[in-house]
Amino acid sequence: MKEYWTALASLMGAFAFLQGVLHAVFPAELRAAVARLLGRLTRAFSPYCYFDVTEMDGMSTNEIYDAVQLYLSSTAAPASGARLSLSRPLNASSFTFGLAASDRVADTFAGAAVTWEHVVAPRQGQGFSWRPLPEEKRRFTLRIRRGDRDKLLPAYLDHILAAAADIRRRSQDRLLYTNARGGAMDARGLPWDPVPFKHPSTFDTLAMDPARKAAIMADLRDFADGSAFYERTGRAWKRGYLLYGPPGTGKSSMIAAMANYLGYDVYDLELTEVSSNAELRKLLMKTTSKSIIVIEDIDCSVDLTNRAKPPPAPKPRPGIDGAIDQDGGAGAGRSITLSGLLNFTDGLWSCCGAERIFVFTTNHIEKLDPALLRSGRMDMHIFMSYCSFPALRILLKNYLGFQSDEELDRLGDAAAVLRGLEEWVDAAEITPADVSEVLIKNRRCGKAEAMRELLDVLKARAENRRRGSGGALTAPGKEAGGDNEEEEEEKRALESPKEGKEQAGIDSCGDGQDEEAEAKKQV
Ligand SMILES: Nc1ncnc2c1ncn2[C@@H]1O[C@H](COP(=O)(O)OP(=O)(O)OP(=O)(O)O)[C@@H](O)[C@H]1O
Ligand SMILES: [Mg+2]
Repeated sequence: MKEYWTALASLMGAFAFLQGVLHAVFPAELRAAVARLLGRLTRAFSPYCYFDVTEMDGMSTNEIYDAVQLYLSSTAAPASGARLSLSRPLNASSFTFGLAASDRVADTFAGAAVTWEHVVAPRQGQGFSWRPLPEEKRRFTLRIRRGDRDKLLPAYLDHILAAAADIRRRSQDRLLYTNARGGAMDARGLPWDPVPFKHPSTFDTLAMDPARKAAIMADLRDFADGSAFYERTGRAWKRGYLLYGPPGTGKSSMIAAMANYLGYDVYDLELTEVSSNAELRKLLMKTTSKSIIVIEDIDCSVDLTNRAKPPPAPKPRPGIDGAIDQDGGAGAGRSITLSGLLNFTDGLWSCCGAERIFVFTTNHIEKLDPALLRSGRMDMHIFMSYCSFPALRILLKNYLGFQSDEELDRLGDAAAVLRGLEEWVDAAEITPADVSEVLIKNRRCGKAEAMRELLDVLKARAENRRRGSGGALTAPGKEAGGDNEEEEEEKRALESPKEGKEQAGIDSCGDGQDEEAEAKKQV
């Protein structure tokens, strides 16, 4: 035993001596070159090949890194002894397991075994950057057998991206993104600030005519399931909706219902915070698939009435990548123009990514440039009208707790009140928001009493309207036309830019659109 220890000690001594000689004789650069050469030789004869997926791709976040992290946390089996980090992202409702530094997990795909390693190293010095970079450099290294390479790539990566998107949708609450003030970016190079999106509005709670609601839901479902159709017809997989109507008629509630129905995230684009068309493009490029991009009150956001003439250029300020925007020359590159916005929804740039819905809202459709309304641009025009009787029934159910239409129709004493509501609701021209307010205030007094209060409000409003327009006090429905022409004119402007189709409140724009709808039915 003693001889064994003596031999080991002299071996270690010899090794230390040799190392000292090597360090003294060979300079550091030479040693590094030898190490690199050895590494290359080892890799050349190794039966494996390696792929790095870094967290940052240049200055921006690498989407594949996030996808791999999510995918591995839920599907791959940790190797024995691997340490998993447990976290709950800010906006998620479930926990996520992540690989700790230098740990590995194994996975199989198409019968081939692969290994992922998570490598974390401190960042060597920030250098010059417009924004702070993460303190650590993180990457996943994928190891696969050389022979499996063609079989696995790129199918395995496609599989990971699809699986990650699916996990994200199922496990995470919806996100509502807003563009950061002045186009500032966060540490990961994203110009959008996310917050949890927990809007309770759904198509069940949305008060509008059931037939129109069903048509919108069918259109959305058609769109979400239309991957094959859009690919076959060579169309970009996107759809535009224009929601218009008076304030408080449910335009924002409709957007929330759409997001909840499809499980999409919402990007609420504040146009007044965007300084140029180029910045608008960059914002678009940083949105994800399966999302709704919303511009509320589009008529108020920027001057979009004249496509040819750009509005006066604001003072140049840093764009979202920090540089002063030089795109497009005077005016065109320095401020948002209508054509910039149209390119955003329609042009080549709108096709980066897929499965995206654009929603514009306005209270004054008549103020919009016809270029925004022309066929094919916004695929569907949806008029959000004053409360109709079918919509009112939905609000009664929502706020007073009627379980079904049958219960509402079996009211006994209050049946007359319901009939009264039906009689007066159109004449009152009341918004669903105002009906909701009355019902919220009176819901504790009991269903019948709350409905009676609502009926009083409807009658008072209808009579006020008639008095205001100088009309005689007649029963609703028998109202003589002509006296309140101004109001009628205003209503017509809101109701319909075109006659006919849009009277139904939904306008599937343009002939091409009809053909498309036809074609889609055949898919
Ligand atoms: N159609 C509707 N169905 C159900 N609730 C509605 C509807 N319209 C309005 N409300 C209620 O009124 C409130 C305001 O509605 P919402 O913000 O959706 O209106 P809006 O049309 O977007 O108004 P604005 O034009 O002022 O933005 C909502 O919180 C909702 O409770
Ligand atoms: Mg709104």
